[in-house]
Amino acid sequence: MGNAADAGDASLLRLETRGAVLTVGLNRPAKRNALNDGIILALRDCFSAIPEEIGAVVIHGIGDHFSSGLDLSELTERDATEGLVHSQMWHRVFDRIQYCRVPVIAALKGAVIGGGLELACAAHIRVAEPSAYFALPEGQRGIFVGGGGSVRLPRLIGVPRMADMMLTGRVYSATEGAAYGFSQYLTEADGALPKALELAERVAANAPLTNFAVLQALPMIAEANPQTGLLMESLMATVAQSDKEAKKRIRAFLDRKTAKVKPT
Ligand SMILES: COc1cc(/C=C/C(=O)SCCNC(=O)CCNC(=O)[C@H](O)C(C)(C)COP(=O)(O)OP(=O)(O)OC[C@H]2O[C@@H](n3cnc4c(N)ncnc43)[C@H](O)[C@@H]2OP(=O)(O)O)ccc1O
Repeated sequence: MGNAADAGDASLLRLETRGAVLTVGLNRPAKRNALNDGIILALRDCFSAIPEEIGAVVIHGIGDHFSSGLDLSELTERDATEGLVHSQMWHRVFDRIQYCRVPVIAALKGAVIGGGLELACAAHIRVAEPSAYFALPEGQRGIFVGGGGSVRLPRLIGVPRMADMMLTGRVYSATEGAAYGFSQYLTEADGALPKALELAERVAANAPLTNFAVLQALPMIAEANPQTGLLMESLMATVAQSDKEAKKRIRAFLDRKTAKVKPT
């Protein structure tokens, strides 16, 4: 089993840089992008070294699917102690994604199953096309989610729906995923990656401190008691507005040198 000292298999990710956007393609299409140790550790390596010039990341699947989840062939010989180490390794890697310096957008198509769904949960924005379908077949395999899904997914869709997914193993459609709050965007056919790239360019152009506040402070503020949350909000707002980048952007608006807010 992969451990902290191992390097990931870089060939299992296809990395491309377009301007300030890094695209990370899960590159194991023959296995429907099943997540083995090599790919998980490659994600760790990738998200540990996001280059300075990158302002957003798009993660997607090469081939017809996002990911079929945990590579089940790695599970057959694992004992309980190894299982705990493995699950905690996934937690650390997916935390790196959730607490990434820059926004991470998941472009979803085809199977988004089990650990693949858990990976998508660690992203900040999920964009799905109609072919995307979501399932947690862990119950059918006699296991439980191990990649942070029981923490992240109920915060998106609620405990009752997650319990339904886990108990029934039912496949949820892309439409249901959007209706239940999992995906923020539902596109036309083949539209997930283009839409994710468009959104990535947009968020990469934000002031870095705004993105920092949204990624790092907002989740904590939302979970804090109201008094603590309001104080944290005031502190974050004060830091952001004091930054020279905010002054520059506000001045540009007042001088009519930047776009107005208009419906797109
Ligand atoms: C417990 O501690 C954990 C757990 C976890 C996370 C757990 C999970 O993710 S559970 C969910 C596991 N995933 C599945 O059960 C899905 C299985 N796959 C499928 O149902 C289908 O393959 C498909 C995704 C619907 C695609 O179907 P199709 O296009 O017809 O392709 P196939 O012919 O079925 O597959 C092609 C090829 O890929 C292999 N493969 C597909 N999925 C997996 C997989 N998940 N693991 C291993 N291999 C897979 C399939 O066997 C075929 O191989 P061939 O050699 O026969 O070509 C997390 C962390 C913990 O600690």
